[in-house]
Amino acid sequence: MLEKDIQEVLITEEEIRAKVKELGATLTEDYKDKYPLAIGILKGAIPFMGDLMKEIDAYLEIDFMDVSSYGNATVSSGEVKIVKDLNTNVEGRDILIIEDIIDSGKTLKYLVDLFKYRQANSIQIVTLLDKPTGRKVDLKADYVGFDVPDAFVVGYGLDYAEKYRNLPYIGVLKKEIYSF
Ligand SMILES: O=P(O)(O)OC[C@H]1O[C@H](OP(=O)(O)OP(=O)(O)O)[C@H](O)[C@@H]1O
Ligand SMILES: Nc1nc2[nH]cnc2c(=O)[nH]1
Ligand SMILES: [Mg+2]
Repeated sequence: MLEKDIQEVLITEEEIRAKVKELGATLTEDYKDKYPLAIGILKGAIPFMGDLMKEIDAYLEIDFMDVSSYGNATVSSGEVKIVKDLNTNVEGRDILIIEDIIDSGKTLKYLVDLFKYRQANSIQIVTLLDKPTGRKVDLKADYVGFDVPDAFVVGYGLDYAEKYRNLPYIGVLKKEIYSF
């Protein structure tokens, strides 16, 4: 049903699964002596966070923050809004920010500055996808699954106008679906 709207699959379900296992093993090693707080950024990070946390064998806690700067558009408004804040105090904590994608970098820059201000002990960024060509601010992730080309991608948490988050792979929609 959704597949008819897809022009090209960029990253398959199997490739995502293998990468999530690999990232989980690395994070297990890096965080085995810590009590990290993984912060999933809603809504896009939901599938990645759900799969990744099961691969991290450490005393992990989770929380979520909902920030939004895109609305229904495919270009960042540049204004990051907090829709839902954390329930956890991050002071002194070792934080892992879990994201689906870094594009302009504005969402993560805002969050890193916020968690620094709130006096986290350490802040590391884990992102499934990185789109280096989209970058508008200086920001690098510490753990990256895949680089993606300069296209608006959907699936595995990533939406177009709130749809397609439930696709199990990452792809690009047919031109006629996008209204830009
Ligand atoms: O690097 P940036 O240009 O800031 O873009 C990345 C952000 O954009 C998307 O979120 P969005 O604001 O669309 O919210 P959503 O996760 O609910 O779709 C994505 O999940 C990242 O959080
Ligand atoms: N769905 C989706 N959301 C984004 N937010 C920032 N870049 C993207 C993208 O390529 N796809
Ligand atoms: Mg979105």
